[in-house]
Amino acid sequence: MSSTARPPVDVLIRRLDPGMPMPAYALPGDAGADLCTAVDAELEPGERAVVPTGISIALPDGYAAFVHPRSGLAARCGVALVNAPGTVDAGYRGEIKVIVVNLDPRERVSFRRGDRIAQLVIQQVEKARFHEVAELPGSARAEGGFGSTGGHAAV
Ligand SMILES: O=c1ccn([C@H]2C[C@H](O)[C@@H](COP(=O)(O)OP(=O)(O)OP(=O)(O)O)O2)c(=O)[nH]1
Ligand SMILES: [Mg+2]
Repeated sequence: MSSTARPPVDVLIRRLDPGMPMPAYALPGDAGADLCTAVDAELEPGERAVVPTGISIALPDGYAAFVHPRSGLAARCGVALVNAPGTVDAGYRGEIKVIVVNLDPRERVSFRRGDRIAQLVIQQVEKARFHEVAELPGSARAEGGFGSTGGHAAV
């Protein structure tokens, strides 16, 4: 059977901290490449932190990278990303950082340098041209939002 998969896009990685691993896909079909923390970190319940990964990247034009949470950390420890998904612009050359929060009401969470803390999803993104108009074209949904199709109270 021939593969319909597109060839992978080339992303340049600079290791600001040579001891840190490259971002890596854990399994061949994975969408997210794991990012590791470059520092030990401890979060009390409700505490958040900006965690360095020790890497910076250069994406081709027309791409962005999105910093997504890891589901295992969320399910086991209540670790979320405050800004999920974080957006890494194609032009950003600074260190990728992960804004983690411990949502567990009771347990402290500890990370050791090198632990996988988030995952990076690389995607093509559209660039829009914005056109101001007096009226927008009609649609079935019109201005209905926030539960307007039923199931819970409309706002
Ligand atoms: O989880 C994230 C999100 C963003 N960034 C970096 C890459 C991104 O290109 C830059 C700016 O992010 P964003 O545009 O989301 O933040 P902002 O508050 O709008 O800052 P700016 O005014 O610099 O655009 O910060 C990260 O390292 N991790
Ligand atoms: Mg911005």
